[in-house]
Amino acid sequence: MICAGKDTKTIKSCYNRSEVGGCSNSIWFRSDKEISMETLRRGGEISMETLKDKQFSGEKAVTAAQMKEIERRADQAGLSYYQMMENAGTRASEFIAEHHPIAGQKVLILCGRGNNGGDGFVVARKLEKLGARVSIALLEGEPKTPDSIENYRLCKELNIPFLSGAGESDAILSQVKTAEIIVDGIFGTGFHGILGEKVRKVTEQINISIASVYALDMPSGVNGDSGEADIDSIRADYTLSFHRMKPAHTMMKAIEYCGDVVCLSIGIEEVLKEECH
Ligand SMILES: NC(=O)C1=CN([C@@H]2O[C@H](COP(=O)(O)OP(=O)(O)OC[C@H]3O[C@@H](n4cnc5c(N)ncnc54)[C@H](OP(=O)(O)O)[C@@H]3O)[C@@H](O)[C@H]2O)[C@H](O)CC1
Ligand SMILES: [K+]
Repeated sequence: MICAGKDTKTIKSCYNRSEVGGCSNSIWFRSDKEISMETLRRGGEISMETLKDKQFSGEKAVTAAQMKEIERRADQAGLSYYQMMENAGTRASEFIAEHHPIAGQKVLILCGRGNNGGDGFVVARKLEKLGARVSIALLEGEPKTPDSIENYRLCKELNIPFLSGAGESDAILSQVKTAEIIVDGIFGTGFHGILGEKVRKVTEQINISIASVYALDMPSGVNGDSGEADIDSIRADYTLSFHRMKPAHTMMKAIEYCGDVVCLSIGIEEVLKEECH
């Protein structure tokens, strides 16, 4: 396990999950808690120290194209795309469960149509198993990638309740208001442009909600490569980045949406003999 910046003052804490029995090679670049929970998420000032943290930790960030290539090589080396999604959702749910008493908690998982949504379905399955009261909102309609379709099917098999962005927007908004934990699997590294109006209504509500917000890979609305962020991008308490940091996690224009950025291993370094960061 290599822990980048462990001896660097600008990284305030660096969390090695292997030490607490989780997956190996997970790095936690944690900004000041008060700043991330209250100020960053609600769009206030960002301290220079926080910026330095993020800039340092992003030295080895990978772009969406580089990530796709890494995934392709991992798949060829025997770690299937399906397994990478399973690992991503599993690691994310473990991280969330380490931060909350999960049993009985009201959890809303927002899923888009791509693989980011697929990760969201895996998180839904795992948190449901831990006793959470999970609902899933399909904000962009039914999933369209093979692995997310399969995980959608598994969630249906478990009778996890679904809400559709098409006809149940009011129900989704009211769930956002009462959820204790929100997981953002709307868009990940595949996002470009700006948020559509229906999704924007939901993200606006999330950004004034009392829930703890976990973004999978990227806060939805932020372009992972350029850091360009829709003004109503999700303001996460934590962004759980898979395998490596992404460039936006290090950029001033995007970090106010990211909260604390955590890099979670999804098993790639084991098949490609790489480190997580
Ligand atoms: N190793 C890994 O990092 C792994 C990553 N995983 C997860 O997969 C996502 C990337 O998945 P991908 O399917 O490529 O992309 P997204 O899920 O982020 O979203 C793609 C869909 O979103 C549409 N889109 C894009 N921008 C907009 C917009 N402004 N409004 C509406 N819809 C939008 C896009 O449409 P296109 O027309 O562009 O095709 C797609 O439909 C990664 O972030 C990880 O979370 C794997 O699960 C595991 C390995
Ligand atoms: K996301």
